Amino acid sequence: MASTTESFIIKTPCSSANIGPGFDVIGLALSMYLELHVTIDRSRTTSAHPLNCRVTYEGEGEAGGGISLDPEVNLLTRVALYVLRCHDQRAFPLETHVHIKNPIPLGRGLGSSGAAVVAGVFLGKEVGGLHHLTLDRLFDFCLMIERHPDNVGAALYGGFVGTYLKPLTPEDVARTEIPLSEVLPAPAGGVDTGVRPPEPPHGIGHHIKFRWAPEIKAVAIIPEFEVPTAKAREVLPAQYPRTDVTFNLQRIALLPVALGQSPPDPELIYLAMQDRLHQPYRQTLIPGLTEIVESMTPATQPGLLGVCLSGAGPTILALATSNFDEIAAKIISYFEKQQIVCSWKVLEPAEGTTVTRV
Ligand SMILES: Nc1ncnc2c1ncn2[C@@H]1O[C@H](COP(=O)(O)OP(=O)(O)O)[C@@H](O)[C@H]1O
Ligand SMILES: N[C@@H](CCOP(=O)(O)O)C(=O)O
Repeated sequence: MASTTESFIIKTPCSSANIGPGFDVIGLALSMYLELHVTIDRSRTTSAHPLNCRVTYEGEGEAGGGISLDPEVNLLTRVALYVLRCHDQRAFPLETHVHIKNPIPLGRGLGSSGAAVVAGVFLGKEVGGLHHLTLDRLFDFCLMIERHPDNVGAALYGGFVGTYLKPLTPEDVARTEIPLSEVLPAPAGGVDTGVRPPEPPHGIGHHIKFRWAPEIKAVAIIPEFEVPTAKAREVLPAQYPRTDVTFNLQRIALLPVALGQSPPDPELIYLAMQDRLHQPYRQTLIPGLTEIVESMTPATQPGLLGVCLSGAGPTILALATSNFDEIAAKIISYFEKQQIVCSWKVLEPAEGTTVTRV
């Protein structure tokens, strides 16, 4: 007899966006994974849970971290509902249990929200049986929620990626129901009135994969305080001096080449990771940032290749080939001067999101 229970695991990597000069362009998937353990019990005919979905959570922010277990409010299930409702499915199948295991620290610049959005679109696809949705189409859905493609692109496709957006057609620009803001209005697609939410335009986001030299590891130094990405974007100016734009353009042309070369050239990578478009402004939210990026060099720190803010911060990402403990200790000592406690991890490039039947 066919089983009435279906189980699968969605595994999505964390990410580090920008890698210095690649603001809203470059992303790197890294080896720390959000997991969704999903069970659908089709023998059930009623559910005691809203929208037929029981959400449970363990991991970062578990105690008092503000992660909602209401499927219409939780970012992950809200995104899945958005995908479902675009396909005329109002709720999860009877009865769905989504257990979230999340080791990715929240609001630290390691792409926790990007991973939640990517895992959420996969969840919508899987529970809805929407097998026609390709990775590229799922990227469109992600971009309706996170408007910058770098961290979701890395979490979706994996590896070291360059991402770019195709300008919307005039017809799509005229679709006033499409939220051109950072996030979908909550709840996703508006209150469930039974009306289909706005579907994403086709082919918004694109990506290209770059080589990554196998010797290079990513040391993430994670301060204990949070910087919401939205807040870290508010401090950025609307316009930039031409010299600063040119400075970044020169470095972004180098970065993928420098990080793909084996053996890595520390001087080239150090130069290629400098930025003038976001890090100088985010210093106001991350005490010690400027001192760290200006004082840590391959000449003073053996094994170091370059250092930057991870995503919108406050995590610092040091790329290195050796001496990870010494490099982390040095960066932690700068934060200690500001009475900020940190943890740290050595991470490696990761593959993109996977779904495994169990
Ligand atoms: N696994 C998750 N489940 C539900 N919500 C999440 C999850 N991960 C992140 N979030 C939401 O995203 C917020 C952090 O997003 P953001 O400020 O963009 O920081 P980050 O740099 O970590 O992506 C969290 O406070 C939480 O509301
Ligand atoms: N390019 C974005 C990336 C934000 O990444 P996150 O991991 O901090 O959410 C930015 O720099 O704002």
